[in-house]
Amino acid sequence: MIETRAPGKLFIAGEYAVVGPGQPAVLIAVDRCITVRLTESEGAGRIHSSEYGQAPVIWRREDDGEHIIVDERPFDYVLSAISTVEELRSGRGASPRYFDLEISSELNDADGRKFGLGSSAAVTVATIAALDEFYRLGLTLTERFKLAVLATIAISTKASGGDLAASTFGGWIRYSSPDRAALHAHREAHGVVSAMSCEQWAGCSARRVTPPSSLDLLVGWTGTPASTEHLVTRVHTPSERSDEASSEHSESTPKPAPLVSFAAESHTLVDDLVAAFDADDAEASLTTIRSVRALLRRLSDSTGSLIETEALHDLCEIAETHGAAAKPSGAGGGDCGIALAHSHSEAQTILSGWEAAGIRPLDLGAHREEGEIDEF
Ligand SMILES: Nc1ncnc2c1ncn2[C@@H]1O[C@H](COP(=O)(O)OP(=O)(O)OP(=O)(O)O)[C@@H](O)[C@H]1O
Ligand SMILES: C[C@@](O)(CCOP(=O)(O)O)CC(=O)O
Repeated sequence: MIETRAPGKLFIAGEYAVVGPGQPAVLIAVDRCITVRLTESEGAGRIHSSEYGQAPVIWRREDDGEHIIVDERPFDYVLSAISTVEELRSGRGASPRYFDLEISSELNDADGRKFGLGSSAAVTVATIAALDEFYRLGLTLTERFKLAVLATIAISTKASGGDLAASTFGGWIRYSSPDRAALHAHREAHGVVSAMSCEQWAGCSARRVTPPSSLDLLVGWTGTPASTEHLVTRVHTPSERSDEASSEHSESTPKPAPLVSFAAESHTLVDDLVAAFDADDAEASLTTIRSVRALLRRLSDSTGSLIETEALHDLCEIAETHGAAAKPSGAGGGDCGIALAHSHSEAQTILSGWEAAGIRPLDLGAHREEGEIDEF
């Protein structure tokens, strides 16, 4: 049996802007994982996961022995990851085989509600790692990351891939995204093998960063799962938004002005944060996190999308009261918020305050760094 694990992630800065090609973000891989266990099978493959309910998803190959088919199941991240690696395997001339997957997750609570820690990315990355081992492809971390991006954008080209980079490389990273629409078009036209090394990866990068050693990362879960896809669509399609906005703003209330400088401001703040990390400057890091929160609030106001919900607002204000800096993580609208706090004692007070306000502290640290990040 082959067993692989891939961690979840949190956005520290740069969310939403990173959806634009070449735009940067800072993320952390967290020490909670999705585990994939792979065993060889015959005639068909079965995928067991609580995500699919009691019965496994059963997959087969088309008559050509290559293409994957499933009955009555929408094409999802796991199936996309399998199809993408299978295309590479075929391109390298290796023979197809059947296998079963058993998937388990630490990225949901006991009731199965997602924490918003990037389960779609972790399941994609762990599936690709399992197949890499199974077919002995000998992929580098960067090649696995690229496959994960190609698999994910076959489902949605909106996804920045920041979660996939954190899940593949581990630790803390500064990430910038490729042009996924162009990448996906390249794959459609030329196949996966060509897409692994095409020029459409320009603008994509990942490098390790280290936060000041005197800061603790605190994570609070609001208990409300949010739809990233839905929020990103709202925020990035202002024309669709204007109708909805008019129903939320009365005739007499002026509509908020669009935030044209959002991407540039976010880019500057990510650069500031990375510079503060590199200089081991805790105060500058906290100041920048506060500015990122303020920028996300302006984005929220200008699009009418609720990023900082009441629970996330409480989470941030409680942390601020005790001298920490805090913000929603990722798309917001629920899921998690993060705080960077000075010391252990300050952290304990914040965690107690969160609990009293109904916010569940998640006991998370950074997942280990997985190895070298090659050039793209
Ligand atoms: N254990 C799992 N087994 C199989 N597929 C999974 C599993 N966990 C997540 N997925 C896939 O990921 C999808 C959830 O992705 P979604 O983006 O909604 O959540 P997330 O990645 O955890 O959260 P966020 O995007 O807020 O970080 C599921 O619909 C499913 O397709
Ligand atoms: C809004 C966005 O920048 C971050 C989404 O973060 P999360 O999946 O809600 O943690 C989208 C993306 O990067 O794909």
